[in-house]
Amino acid sequence: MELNIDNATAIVAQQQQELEQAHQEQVQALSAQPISAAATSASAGPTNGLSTLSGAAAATTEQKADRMQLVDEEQRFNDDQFAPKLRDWGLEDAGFGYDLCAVLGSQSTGKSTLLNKLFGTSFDVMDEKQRRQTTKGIWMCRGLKMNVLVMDVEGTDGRERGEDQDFERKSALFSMASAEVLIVNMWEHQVGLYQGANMGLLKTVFEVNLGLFQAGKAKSHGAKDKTLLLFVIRDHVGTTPLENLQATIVSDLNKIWDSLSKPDGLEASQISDFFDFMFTALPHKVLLPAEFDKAVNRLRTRFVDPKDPNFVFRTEYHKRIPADGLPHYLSSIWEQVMTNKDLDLPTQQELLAQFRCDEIANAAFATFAGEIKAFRRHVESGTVLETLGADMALHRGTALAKFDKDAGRYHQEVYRRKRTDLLEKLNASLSPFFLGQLKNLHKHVLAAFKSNVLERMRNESNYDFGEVVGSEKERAQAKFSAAAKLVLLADTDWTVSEEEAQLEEEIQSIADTMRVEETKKMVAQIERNVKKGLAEPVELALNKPSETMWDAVLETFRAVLQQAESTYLRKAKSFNCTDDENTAALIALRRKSWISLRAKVDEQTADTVLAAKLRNTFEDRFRYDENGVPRVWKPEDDIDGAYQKARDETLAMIPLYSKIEPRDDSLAVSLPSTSDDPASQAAVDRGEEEEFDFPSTLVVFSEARKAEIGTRFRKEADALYVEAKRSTVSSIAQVPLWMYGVMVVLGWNEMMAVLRSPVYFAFLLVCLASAYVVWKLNLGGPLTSVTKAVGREVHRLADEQLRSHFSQPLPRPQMLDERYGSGSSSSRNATSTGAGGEEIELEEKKAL
Ligand SMILES: Nc1nc2c(ncn2[C@@H]2O[C@H](COP(=O)(O)OP(=O)(O)OP(=O)(O)O)[C@@H](O)[C@H]2O)c(=O)[nH]1
Repeated sequence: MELNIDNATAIVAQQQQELEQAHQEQVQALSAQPISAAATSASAGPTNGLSTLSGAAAATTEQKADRMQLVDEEQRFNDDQFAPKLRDWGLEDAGFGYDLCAVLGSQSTGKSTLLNKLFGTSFDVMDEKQRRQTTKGIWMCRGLKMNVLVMDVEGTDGRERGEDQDFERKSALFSMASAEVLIVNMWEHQVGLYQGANMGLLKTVFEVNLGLFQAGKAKSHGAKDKTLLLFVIRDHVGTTPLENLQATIVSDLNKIWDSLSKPDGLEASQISDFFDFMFTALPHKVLLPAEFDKAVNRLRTRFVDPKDPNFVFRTEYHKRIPADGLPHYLSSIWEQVMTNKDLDLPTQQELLAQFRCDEIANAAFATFAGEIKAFRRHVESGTVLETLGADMALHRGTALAKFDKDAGRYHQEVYRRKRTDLLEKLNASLSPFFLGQLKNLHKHVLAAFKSNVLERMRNESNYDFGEVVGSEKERAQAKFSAAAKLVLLADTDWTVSEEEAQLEEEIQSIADTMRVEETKKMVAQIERNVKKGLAEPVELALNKPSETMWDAVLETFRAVLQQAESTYLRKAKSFNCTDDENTAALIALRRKSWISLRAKVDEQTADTVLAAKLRNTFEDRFRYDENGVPRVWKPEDDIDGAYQKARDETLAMIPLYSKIEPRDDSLAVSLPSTSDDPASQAAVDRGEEEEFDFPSTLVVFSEARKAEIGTRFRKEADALYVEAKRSTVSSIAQVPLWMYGVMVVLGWNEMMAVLRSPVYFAFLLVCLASAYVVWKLNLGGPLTSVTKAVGREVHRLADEQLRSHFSQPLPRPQMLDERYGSGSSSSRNATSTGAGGEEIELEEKKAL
């Protein structure tokens, strides 16, 4: 659909074709529509219907096109009416499919008559009786049923204008500049005359024409616009053959040409370089009307039949002004004529082309702007329009095609320039959509990249981070480039390389962030493994305090750390971590591993845990002998000595726990503190990292705590010592063996009594059987609790009874007297005087 600037040659060729085609269409239109049967029968011309216009003069006014005055008597160009009239005539959209001819000649030489007969126009014809000028100014009319614009020009050498040759020159120049075919009308008897044959006027026209060509040649590189001069000799009697008249005229014209003052570079030019000539003669209209009509009909074929060897509207004569630009073109030519400027046609054509190309471009752009409005909403909403590129190309192509179609006929250089301007304008309008689409695409691709990487990391159990990121990055970039290419229109200076670079940068930045996260995750996993790896061996080592306790711990630490580091380095390879990142991560890993170890050590040296360890150590030494057999203390044993030894040995263990200090120096661990490294210190200052002071981490607990632990342990050890002592006493306080012999001797009778008595024996058996059942069914516990509960209940009841019994009121005195006798009563009375008597009284009242 798009037309390229470079194919201007094709456009010119197309224009030629259009011109040819337009003429063909005219012929076909005329052939298809004969005006009247009478006219056809009167025709002596070709049988293709071209002669039908012989009756045009007789045709009704309605059939004829309206004429209009193009330039009035006051030399004013009728700007207002021309364009509408052109539209009325149906020629506005004719493009190059029209022709323009004008007539030139002395006044009242039958010009209007001839035009009306040739083209079916409606120009005024002079009234025979009055014999005065009828055509004033310049008139224009469309040929009947033909795409020919005919100009009837005011006659030269008129009585009315007298000496004033101004208008006839102007109108002649105007006709020459605009018409393809200029009919020069003259009486036969004027041939050979200078003024009568308008030779003076033609000389002026030729001179201006040369000036015109001089300017034109400079601009159009030697291109020549030829004009056809068709000499029509009226009232040809036939005495002098046409050839002779023609020779006279040609000779006169050559003479005029030779006498011209030619501009530089055209001194040697011939008249035939710029003009073609044709000659025809018409019989006397009044004396030989039939012959006159026949001759006119024959002449018409030259205007309407392209196959006619003398066809006048040949393509080379066409001025290449599209019909819609004609009003502006003719108006500006007239203005040039009026202002006496040189008729610089190429300039005029350029001006016209600029004017029209602007108009056409604006119209095409307005339609285009309306069509692309819809894109804005989509692009601004963040959507990626799949078809945006194709749609933009389509709308731009449509606008350009419209412009090419209408403006391609105008001045090629201007057309190309204006086309470039339009293309730039179209591209500028589409550019925001292109950029918006890229922005949206960028966003979508980034989001897709991130989610794809995360999804693969979630779904693939053994993923290689580097591979996942690499392949997804490649995919995202390929997707972006492919989609960006779709919106990248030809004939623009748009590029996507910047956006591609930016996308790559952002993908890399996301990948880096993800890698940092992933590294953190990996390091956390490694740290967990370190913790796990340290836990048991460290616990075991610390449970057995010894001089080499820390050697075992640090050996384990080294092994675990080595394992962790190699795991990190192996995984870091697939993460594409930089050396700096690896170094920093390894430092962090060592620190964290050490902190984990310290945490485990702290856990194992917490007050209660350490106390238990010390107690165990003490007990191992105090309660068990060298063979690990528990000791049973006998009075003769040296409990004090054993206690002191075990206690002192255990106390000596406390300093071992207080500092991480291996016996073997090669096992000692040394890590850099944060204060050693400025970067780490800066991170600590920013609060991103915790302060790490390695030497301080070697101290497990302080001297004060050491003393406190020692004191606490001593107390526990003392308690164990006392316990041991007690166990010795209890073993001493045991029942001696002979007591059992005494018991058997003393209880022999009772035992025999039970064994011999069936009742007692049966009761004993029942008791034994019950005991067996209880033991067998493991009912000892429940039975004990039941017994206890019953005991408690009995105890409670007994308690209640006793309490209620002892809380009874004291008996009254007389009752006491009765119970204890009067002697005692008197004695009681003797002792209970004063307050005692009152108390009894109070008790009695309470009882009542
Ligand atoms: N003798 C003769 N008279 C003609 C011929 N054609 C037209 N006339 C007559 O000449 C007179 C003038 O004709 P117009 O057609 O008005 O002539 P014109 O050249 O258009 O006149 P202006 O427009 O006034 O310059 C009319 O009366 C016509 O009838 C012709 O071929 N021979």
